[in-house]
Amino acid sequence: MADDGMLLNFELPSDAFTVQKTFKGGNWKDRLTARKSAEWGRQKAQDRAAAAKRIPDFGEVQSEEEELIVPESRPSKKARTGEAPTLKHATAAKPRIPKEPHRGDVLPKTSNGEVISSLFTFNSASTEAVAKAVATTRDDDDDVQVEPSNAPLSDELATFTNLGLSPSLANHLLNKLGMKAPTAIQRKAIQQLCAADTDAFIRAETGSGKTLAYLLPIVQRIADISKQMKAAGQDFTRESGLFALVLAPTRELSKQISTVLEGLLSCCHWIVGGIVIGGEKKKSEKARLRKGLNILVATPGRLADHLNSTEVLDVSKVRWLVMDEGDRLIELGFEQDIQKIVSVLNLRGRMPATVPGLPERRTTVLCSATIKSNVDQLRSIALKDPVSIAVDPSEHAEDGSEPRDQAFSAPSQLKQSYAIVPAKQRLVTLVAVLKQAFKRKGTVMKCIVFMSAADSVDFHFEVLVGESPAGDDTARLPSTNLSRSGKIPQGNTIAEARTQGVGKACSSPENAVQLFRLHGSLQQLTRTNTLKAFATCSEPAVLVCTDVMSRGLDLPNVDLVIEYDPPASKDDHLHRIGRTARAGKPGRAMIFIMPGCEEGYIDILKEGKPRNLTRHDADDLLKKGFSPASGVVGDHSWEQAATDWQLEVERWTTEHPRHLEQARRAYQSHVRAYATHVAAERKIFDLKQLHLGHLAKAFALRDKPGSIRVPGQRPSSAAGTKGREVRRAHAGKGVGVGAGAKRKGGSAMEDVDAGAMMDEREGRNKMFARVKAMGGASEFNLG
Ligand SMILES: Nc1ncnc2c1ncn2[C@@H]1O[C@H](COP(=O)(O)OP(=O)(O)OP(=O)(O)O)[C@@H](O)[C@H]1O
Repeated sequence: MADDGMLLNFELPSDAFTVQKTFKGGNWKDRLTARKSAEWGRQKAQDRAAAAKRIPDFGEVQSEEEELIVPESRPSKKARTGEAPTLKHATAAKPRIPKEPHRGDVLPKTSNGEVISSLFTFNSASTEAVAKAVATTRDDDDDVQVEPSNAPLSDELATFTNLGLSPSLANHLLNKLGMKAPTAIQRKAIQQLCAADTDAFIRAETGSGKTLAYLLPIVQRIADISKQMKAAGQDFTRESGLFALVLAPTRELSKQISTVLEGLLSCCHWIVGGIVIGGEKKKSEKARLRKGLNILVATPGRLADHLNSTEVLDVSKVRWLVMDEGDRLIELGFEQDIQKIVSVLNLRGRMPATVPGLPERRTTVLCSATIKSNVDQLRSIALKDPVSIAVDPSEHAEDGSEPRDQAFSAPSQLKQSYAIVPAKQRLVTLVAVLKQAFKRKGTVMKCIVFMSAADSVDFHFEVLVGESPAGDDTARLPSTNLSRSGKIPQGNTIAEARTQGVGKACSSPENAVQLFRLHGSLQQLTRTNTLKAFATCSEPAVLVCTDVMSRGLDLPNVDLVIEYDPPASKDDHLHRIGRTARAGKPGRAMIFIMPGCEEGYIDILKEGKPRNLTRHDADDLLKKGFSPASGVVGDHSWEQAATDWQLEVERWTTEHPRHLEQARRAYQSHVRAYATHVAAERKIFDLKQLHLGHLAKAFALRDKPGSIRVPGQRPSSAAGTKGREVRRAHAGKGVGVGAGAKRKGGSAMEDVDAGAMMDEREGRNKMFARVKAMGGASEFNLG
């Protein structure tokens, strides 16, 4: 049945079910084949109609023929001037843009087979009827204020000195870093790790200060060792020994941890920290290691590499090993590197150490907001009888509400919402949400939009910026699209260079919004510069990115996170939305959900018992985003404005080959990524239920799904893609992106290798294998 559905959706000519062709020419075989084909088409149409009636989740399912609406005459094209076409994002109605046809209008197709469907008709209906009736869309501002769960403690006794930190370190935190009191997880972790040498898990919400929760006790304990050495008449120097190792999955996160460490060590300058993450010449890293370091932050691949080849790296005195984002380290396949590191530490750690005050045994700490099942792998490799350091949820249930589930909870003050958006309206609704967010200056400072694939990020960036960087694929760049420094990194292609521009689609006359894009396929230098530019941008800014940005990164002033594409797992969801509402600050997060089976995700959102969970409907969002400021009640001009905008983007896409290819790539990568959800969530994100025709509209495509081809990618009909993705998803039994098995070869892996796969999630296995082959120097790209 499923395959039948796919064939119907993608393979057949659009008139297969309506037009009875008469074949006069050819031999009897041709005529027989033609007749059978026509009969088969009719049969399938009947099957499909019957199947549609059996899918209550999707409400009334219309036939493909009904929902495709073609204007009587194509919108007139702009005169070609030789200039790159630009996307004006105009909201005023233009005479050349056709009015929305009425529901049920069936008009002749254009000669080139393009189809333009209406934004507002034949959309799937929400299945959450009851919830809709009860929870009407509210403004987030109406929500109750909630006590933040990840803020520093207000208890007078909760001071850093009371936890065992020296007055000088506590003063430094207060005076130099502006931290008066510890957070709840810091209180627990500092007390535990300062007093005992047992292995530990640290699990607490995103933005709750876990980095300092493990760094502070380590710095304090090493400061104590230095005191004892001094008392014993020995000098403590950078050559006294490497006492602590911190591992993190990405270079960005490692750099961030190293920066926090440097900030701490400026009050005890005799303790020296360092970092090895690759990307630099190994020679200079070796030179740094030779000089001696007391605390080292590293990515696992690079450290394992140095343990192999850098003799001066003496790990015999390492007494603290921290694995930050421990679950992600396993997800990304660093298990073997970690195994190697731990066995070297075990072997060399047996050598007698002559450092006064050095603990007998090594303490291993695992840290993440979502450490759960896959930690077993790390437990068996590196941990012995670990204690769990977590914040008791009841500590935050002062209002009498039930304690929230520790396994899956976001900061309590984070205002979460979901938007029920039909496939066709996704793009235009995203723009409406951004327009509304940045309507007034100062409401939202920074926003992160998560997408599932690098190609999709690139396409949406171009649409939101609204201008082509290069007419006819030449290298001309309009000055408005240069980076703020006005420079394009040398040696990069245009696509590589342009990671920043003015987001015209979401800017208002009073509020210009800077737009950035980031994903794992960009060059290292571009990534570093873009991240820095977004973090330091003093104007309102939107970052469109993949999950490469979802873990651990602490970017200032992010007040809104939009999950435009669903996360691959609920852990990923938690980390994504955790980029806002950090350290007690407020924040908002919105996830786009399509009507139908995707609405099952609302139950997953509710698992975290969010104190604020609001429902939005696409129409309301579109109305807010596209209504003119002077709009009157009952005015429907927003519908026309949204339609105009959509048609403008479609024309911009179809009229320029580069944009068209980019849109097609984005669409294909999106569909591929859709197949990588964890097994437990595959019923919710069911590829078989995805309406590819409607989805194509969200990529501003007028192609029929079956005819979407991308040069350089494996030639495949959408039906083939869909079938293959379904098989791939099922081949990886129980794993999507969130677990290890699918990453370790087998049929799923072979399938990934077979295609020119630029989709980030699925490509990670492949990339990992590649970087390992290159000497493990590029963990950074694995995101
Ligand atoms: N005691 C404190 N007082 C005030 N701010 C703090 C305190 N501890 C940490 N912070 C700030 O809180 C923010 C989040 O810290 P951190 O990045 O360590 O969180 P995290 O729990 O590791 O988050 P994630 O799970 O997303 O990695 C940082 O900006 C940090 O400077």
